[in-house]
Amino acid sequence: MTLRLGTRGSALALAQSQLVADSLRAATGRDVELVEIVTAGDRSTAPVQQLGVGVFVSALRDALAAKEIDFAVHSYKDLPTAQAEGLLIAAVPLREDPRDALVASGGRTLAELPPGSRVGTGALRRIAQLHALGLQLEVVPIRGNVDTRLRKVSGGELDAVVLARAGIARLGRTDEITETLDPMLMLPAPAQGALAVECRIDDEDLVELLGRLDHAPTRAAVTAERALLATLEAGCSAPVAAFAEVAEGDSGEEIYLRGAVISPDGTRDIRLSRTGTPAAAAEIGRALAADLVECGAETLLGSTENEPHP
Ligand SMILES: NCc1[nH]cc(CCC(=O)O)c1CC(=O)O
Repeated sequence: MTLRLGTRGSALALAQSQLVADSLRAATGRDVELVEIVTAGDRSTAPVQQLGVGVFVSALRDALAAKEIDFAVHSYKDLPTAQAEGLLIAAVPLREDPRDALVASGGRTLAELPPGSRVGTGALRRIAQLHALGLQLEVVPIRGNVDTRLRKVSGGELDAVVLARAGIARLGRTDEITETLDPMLMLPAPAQGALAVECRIDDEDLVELLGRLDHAPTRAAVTAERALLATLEAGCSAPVAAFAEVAEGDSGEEIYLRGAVISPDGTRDIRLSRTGTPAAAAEIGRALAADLVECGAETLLGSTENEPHP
């Protein structure tokens, strides 16, 4: 029987779904058909901060619960931290490059942008970190799909935009990137570059099939990053960054988690890290969140809640 993969209709969602469909076919020999689901988020032009990112996800989850589709592929960083009832993340495939990328006119890097340059980005996390660089950049809030954002540079409306490298890569447009931003300067969003493959928890055969696409180090990294986010209860548009790397250490596999909470104007910037074993990924995320709170992160998170989005 052909498996039905529910997907949003954006170029990025289709590329991500196609990628998972192809690897599932290769790993299991099963046929997969893409079923397009239109979400309220796709229909609206309101800022994502007003809509709540949940709108992009809930239509897919409703279709799963109604058995109109068998599984769905999400950008993991767009998922709320609470797991949906009756559903399961059956696979977290190998992550794309999780870093952010700059696309600037004239092939320029961040350091080459003169003071007053207009740099577009939507995420509060990126806005805050751009301000924290102290380069006198004018940060312009933008939204829209990857293509729309890139066109603001090629059309001359903005000097540069900052986007997830993974999204650009999945659309085959990495040649337009002028600088891949070092996480030292721009720590990525929790789970950036990772996909979540979700199905019904009671669909046991499918849980097993999809599980073959799971990449354990990616799952451990994302688990740590999202545990940090969940503990800070920040929601996905808050200025919280987290990035975990899994590598072979002296005593087996080690996870190295970095986290940051930044005030929207960039004047307060708390960065900390922790290490441990991948098996303790969630604990490490929670512990680092507690460390950040200890250093005053809560006052930064609290202060953004009452301010209008810039
Ligand atoms: N919030 C939108 C979104 N969700 C996932 C990606 C890119 C792919 C990824 O981060 O996994 C993007 C675009 C962006 O942040 O530039």
